[in-house]
Amino acid sequence: MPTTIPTLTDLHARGAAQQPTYPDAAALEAAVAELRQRPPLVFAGEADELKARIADVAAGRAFLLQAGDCAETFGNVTATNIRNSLRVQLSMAVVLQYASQVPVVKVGRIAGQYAKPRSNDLETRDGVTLPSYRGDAVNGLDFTPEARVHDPRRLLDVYNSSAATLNLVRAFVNGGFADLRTVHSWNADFVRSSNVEEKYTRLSEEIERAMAFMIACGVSDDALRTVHFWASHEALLMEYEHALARIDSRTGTPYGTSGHLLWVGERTRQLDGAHVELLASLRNPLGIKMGPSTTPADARALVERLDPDAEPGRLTVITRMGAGTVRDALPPLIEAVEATGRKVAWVCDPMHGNTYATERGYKTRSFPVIWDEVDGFFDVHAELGTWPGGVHIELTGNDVTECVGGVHELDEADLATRYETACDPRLNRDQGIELAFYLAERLREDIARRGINPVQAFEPREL
Ligand SMILES: O=C[C@H](O)[C@H](O)COP(=O)(O)O
Ligand SMILES: C=C(OP(=O)(O)O)C(=O)O
Ligand SMILES: [Mn+2]
Repeated sequence: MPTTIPTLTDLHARGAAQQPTYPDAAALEAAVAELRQRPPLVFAGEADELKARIADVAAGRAFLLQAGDCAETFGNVTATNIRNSLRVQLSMAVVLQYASQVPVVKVGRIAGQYAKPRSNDLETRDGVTLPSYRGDAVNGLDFTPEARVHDPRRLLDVYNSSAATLNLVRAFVNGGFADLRTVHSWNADFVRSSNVEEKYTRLSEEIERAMAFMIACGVSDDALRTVHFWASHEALLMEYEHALARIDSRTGTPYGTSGHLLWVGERTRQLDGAHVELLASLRNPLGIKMGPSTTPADARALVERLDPDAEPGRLTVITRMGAGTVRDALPPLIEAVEATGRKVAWVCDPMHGNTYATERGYKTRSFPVIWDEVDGFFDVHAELGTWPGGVHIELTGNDVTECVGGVHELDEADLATRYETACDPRLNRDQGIELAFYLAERLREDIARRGINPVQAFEPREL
């Protein structure tokens, strides 16, 4: 069990990948010193609770829905934006939970997802070359030399924006906004106003009846009114994550207090790298992204390094293989991890392996291809007898046009209409709910095929 946090100097000595290059060392020191004084954003006990929920996912007793922006921006910390994001995620969770009858653990890419690893350090437009945008945590999106300077004071803005976001999320989920009856009414609106298949309308009507049944049974108002919703982000920036790594007063052990679940990205998961070293020292539930270049030996070494005690709920492995690759590349990784005796939560990110640029230069993803990767992920787990634990999706609750396909059949020409992402293309609200209907159906079939009876298999838990 970890007991100490490595020093920032030790971490940098490992040549941390994807870090900002700050021109002003004194400004950086001042920002970090201030951050170290700030209270934690989450409580270690909450991270423990999430770990227990993820242990359910790993054991095949729950499904993880992890979703949100590719890159949060300071400008989007508004009530409307946060409400819309929560709304689509809760809508998706209800559809999934009803149709599959599997408890859904809800984790947002939210309240900290402000730093981005990039393929290139530089961006060129019309012959002008500037540093790439690395997320609002590091620099500004505007294509000007001033905006693109790496500014350490932004780390304090990340803290403040995350605190404001978490505050509203907590108020929403505890204050009645997440009431099952309200969430259901949003889904009912979706099926009424969209041209979806008849079976989805039927599903929505069934949910209505199920709720009426629960109310008639006397299910408590509290159970209908509140949900748990957790915050997660990629732990990318050493200075920020280190400043918020704290010793938990209850146990005397280190936790990352910038979010409940922290993950290491595809570009920063080097076994001896700074990111793995820092996360190994924290007791939070952790995610590891794995792309198609991951070897079974890499997978094995990473899970052993980040989870030496084989602790239930510690690890979520988020695979992002690409639709054309998942069926071949995923089985050896699952076998390698299973051979260590660990039960991890296997989660499919069908976004990052399926990005392409249109002729007009928009980064996009196609809904049918996204679905194909999820379907392939389910196929592989069905074949191996392992549990398809969840999905990891980039989405927004707004009506953007960033991914093609889906219920409104967006095509490449539509992308210009409302292309708002600061980094990768996200599913919009209707595409998100549509994905939930697809997932629900696939999960329901799988559960039936595995002979699982939800009434006996799943524990009633406060979710
Ligand atoms: O969100 C993930 C990465 O930061 C993103 O996909 C990188 O995109 P890029 O290849 O445009 O740098
Ligand atoms: C950077 C991301 O993904 P990956 O590390 O899988 O490329 C992301 O999730 O936005
Ligand atoms: Mn992304």
